[in-house]
Amino acid sequence: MNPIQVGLLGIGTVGSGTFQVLRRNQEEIKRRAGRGIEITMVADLDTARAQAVVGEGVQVVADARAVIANPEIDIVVELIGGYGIAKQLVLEAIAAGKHVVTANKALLAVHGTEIFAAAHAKGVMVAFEAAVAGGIPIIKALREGLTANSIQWIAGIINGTTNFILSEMRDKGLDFDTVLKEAQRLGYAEADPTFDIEGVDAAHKVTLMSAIAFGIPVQFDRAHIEGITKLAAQDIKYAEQLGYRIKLLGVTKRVAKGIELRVHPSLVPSKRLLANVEGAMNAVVVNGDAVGTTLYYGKGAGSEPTASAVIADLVDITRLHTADAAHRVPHLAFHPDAMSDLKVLPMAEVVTSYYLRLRVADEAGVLAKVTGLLAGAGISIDAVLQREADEVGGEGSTQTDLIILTHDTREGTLDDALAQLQALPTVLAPIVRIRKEELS
Ligand SMILES: NC(=O)C1=CN([C@@H]2O[C@H](COP(=O)(O)OP(=O)(O)OC[C@H]3O[C@@H](n4cnc5c(N)ncnc54)[C@H](O)[C@@H]3O)[C@@H](O)[C@H]2O)C=CC1
Ligand SMILES: N[C@@H](CC=O)C(=O)O
Repeated sequence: MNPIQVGLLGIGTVGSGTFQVLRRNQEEIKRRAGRGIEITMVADLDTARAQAVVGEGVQVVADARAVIANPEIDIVVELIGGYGIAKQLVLEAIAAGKHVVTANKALLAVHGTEIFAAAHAKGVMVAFEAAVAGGIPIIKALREGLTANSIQWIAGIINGTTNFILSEMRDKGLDFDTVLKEAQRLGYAEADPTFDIEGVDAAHKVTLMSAIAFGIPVQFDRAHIEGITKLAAQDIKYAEQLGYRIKLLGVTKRVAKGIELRVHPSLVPSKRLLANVEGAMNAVVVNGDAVGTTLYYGKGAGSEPTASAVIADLVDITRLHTADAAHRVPHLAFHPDAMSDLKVLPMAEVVTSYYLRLRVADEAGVLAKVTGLLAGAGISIDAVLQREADEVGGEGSTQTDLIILTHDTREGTLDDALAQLQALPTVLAPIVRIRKEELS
């Protein structure tokens, strides 16, 4: 049988990895897919660089639409990124009856409903294993491996850039900007790195996992998003003293009232595997009612790890494209007419525990006032740590830090209590609040 023909749109970090791995492992991949898979046409704005990557024998063009228009191409791989031209190209490829593979989590998290509906109507596949956690086959695990389960929650380190930044800052004492530049040099960061550091990229990924896990539409606009740019070094230090590490987590949970969908820095107990995931590595913990807790760990970014996931999708499509569309695995795991209308909850309804840091006047009665106010709001305290004033503000300091860990609390209740605490004259700076996930 002739090889299946693939057209690549964009041959940057992930595209070049995809080309190289496919070529290097072509024989083994063919034995698995039952048919050869060949990239025969590539579109990139930088045609000279693209031609240098693929060599002679592969047609390189600047116009991505020429790839879509080529009747020989069976599968279009979109590796350009972003919501602009990439969206148009993916929709045009679907309209032309091509199967699509993409690593573009931003596109699917924001426009997934439209794209999956178009693919369903046309009977083509849109595969996106590389869009979440790079080389880790988490989409396959959620959509197929765990299909027996009622998924209860997912929590993951799903942005390599921010995990790399947090690890390097803690271990090597490097500053934020230096480490971010290194993450960009290594090809981990998005074209716009604010997507990484402000938690947007992780929110794209957890939105996709949430849809697959709970059978709800992709709802990026309902996700709560906080990044790592406001994290202070002393909170990382205090967290360590209390037996925790701070990680940027994507969390989605099924609770009585609906679905939690959130990205924010979180304290994770140091003894948990997730707390020990370092550098650009990713890890996703999934809890299902039948299987219990499972963990998926691996490289979440970079050229060949991400290519590994792109090629897995190419093999899946090669195996399945002749099957009746109704017998393929649904894009979002659940059949489109069997989606759930569970609501994504506002943050005020989220229940979790918290780390609070209050910069207070170092005088008698302050601790009692603060804990009394929390108790009055029904917020139960798990631990309190008070630093020596000298340690916090230098010798003779009249200020100190009060660190409080709470038990589970409704976020809306905590917000009200924090507003009252902030108004106390003895509270001298904005209160720091970081959520805490026990992951058990
Ligand atoms: N870099 C990584 O580690 C990972 C990236 N991704 C996703 O993979 C996608 C690609 O990312 P990278 O390879 O890192 O990006 P990149 O910036 O390295 O490559 C993008 C390529 O697309 C080309 N391009 C831009 N506009 C074009 C157009 N109109 N027509 C044809 N070519 C065009 C650029 O010249 C460039 O070569 C993005 O959606 C990204 O979010 C997903 C997982 C990991
Ligand atoms: N910028 C992303 C790349 C992979 O999705 C990350 O840092 O994880």
